[in-house]
Amino acid sequence: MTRLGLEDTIAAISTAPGAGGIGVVRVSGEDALRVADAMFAGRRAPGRTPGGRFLYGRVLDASGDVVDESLALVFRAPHSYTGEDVVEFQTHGSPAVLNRVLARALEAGARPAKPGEFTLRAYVNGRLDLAQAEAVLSLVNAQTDTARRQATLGLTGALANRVALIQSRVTRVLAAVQAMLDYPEEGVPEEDRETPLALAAQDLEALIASSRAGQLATRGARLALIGRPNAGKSSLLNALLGYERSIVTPVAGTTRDYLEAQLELAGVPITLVDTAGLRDTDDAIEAAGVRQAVALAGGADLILHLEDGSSPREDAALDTPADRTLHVRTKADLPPAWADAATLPVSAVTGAGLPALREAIRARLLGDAARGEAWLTTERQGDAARRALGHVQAARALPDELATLELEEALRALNDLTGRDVTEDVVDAVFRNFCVGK
Ligand SMILES: Nc1nc2c(c(=O)[nH]1)N(C=O)[C@@H](CNc1ccc(C(=O)N[C@@H](CCC(=O)O)C(=O)O)cc1)CN2
Ligand SMILES: Nc1nc2c(ncn2[C@@H]2O[C@H](COP(=O)(O)OP(=O)(O)OP(=O)(O)O)[C@@H](O)[C@H]2O)c(=O)[nH]1
Ligand SMILES: [Mg+2]
Repeated sequence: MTRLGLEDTIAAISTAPGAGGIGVVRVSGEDALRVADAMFAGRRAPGRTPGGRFLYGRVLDASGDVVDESLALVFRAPHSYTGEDVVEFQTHGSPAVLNRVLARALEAGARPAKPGEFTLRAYVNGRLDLAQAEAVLSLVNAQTDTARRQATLGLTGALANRVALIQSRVTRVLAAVQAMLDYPEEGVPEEDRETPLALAAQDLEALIASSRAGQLATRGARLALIGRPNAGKSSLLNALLGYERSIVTPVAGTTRDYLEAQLELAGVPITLVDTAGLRDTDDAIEAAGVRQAVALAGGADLILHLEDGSSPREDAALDTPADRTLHVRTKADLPPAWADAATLPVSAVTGAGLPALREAIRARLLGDAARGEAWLTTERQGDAARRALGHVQAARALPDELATLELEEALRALNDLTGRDVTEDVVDAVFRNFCVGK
């Protein structure tokens, strides 16, 4: 694992860029205490301080000048976040101070940490599994309380427990089947084979169902408002936001460039996208907007297809995938020109129908998974769970000799989920998404 550079002592600013009351520079690795001794002067040297203590003192320049007043927190391996010796410097939080403190740590022998490298070391040292490391990433990026809660469940092992239960069921069947291979005439009893496998499959299905919700809660969802000119897209965007973000006029073709706005709905960070009304046009600018609208609909997690309920119905403005589309009938405060039970009536003017629309959006995005406990929160975890389910289902349909191979594959996929035996490429891919200092 030398490619991971674990012999090096690493340092980074761990607090967010910009001015803050306090800022943290973190140093981790074999030389952390020596690096700290070289740059910090306090009541005593960090190298002679037991773990779990903090010192008050100053970070000094190479020439002995004071960089800033600082606390130094001393952690001794394995009792630290990374599992290595760690010293944290807590100084005043300006970029000027933090950059100088970091520069001092580098002069004293540390090298700059790569994104996620502290958490990578926690993983390599067995303090976190890969799913927990992903939860740290989700926690750092959490924008809503739901995302925070799911990440915390991942970090504290609630997700790992759900997976461990499935692993124990599969392992039990594998053991029973292997024990019986020498005595084929006996056969494995139902309660040692079909029963636990059916339960494992059920648990995996629930986990997989949570995966889309988990990803949306973590990374957010994009919702595109699509429809003909004057359908009321900009008005509905404003009504959902509760303020006038987008220009509304009676002129068809008001919105040309697309426009994005943020809101939170059922714990999911949502980007609402208002688009140009879809129609054939000779106006080059408007035509560009129309093309953009079609592309935005293609990339959206959910499309709100709006049709004006107060004027005669036209053909759908765009063919959109049924599983990603909600059909909305606008201007429900006006006398209806048509009716269709498959559309949700809303009025941007009176607000009628907005609660039902919000609920429909929630149901489409989160489904039933929103009720379960610990969710899968990354694509990688969802993939591993789907592979495990495939092998469990295959095993259920096969005779004992062949079932063992599928069960072993299922266990491998479950190990991938928690990251027990994954390759370095997978590890690299996970940690690439981190920020420096984490
Ligand atoms: N200043 C600071 N705050 C932070 C972190 C950090 O690294 N530094 N964390 C980083 O994400 C989180 C806390 N995570 C941590 C996890 C374990 C240990 C640790 O030293 N554990 C030892 C000692 C435990 C104890 O004294 O009870 C251990 O487990 O042996 C520290 C931080 C959030 N707040
Ligand atoms: N009565 C009523 N009028 C509405 C409602 N929603 C929109 N309108 C009116 O319909 C017209 C068009 O509304 P917009 O929100 O600009 O429609 P749009 O779909 O964004 O139109 P383009 O940007 O041109 O594609 C405006 O005059 C709005 O005041 C509604 O719920 N009730
Ligand atoms: Mg508009």
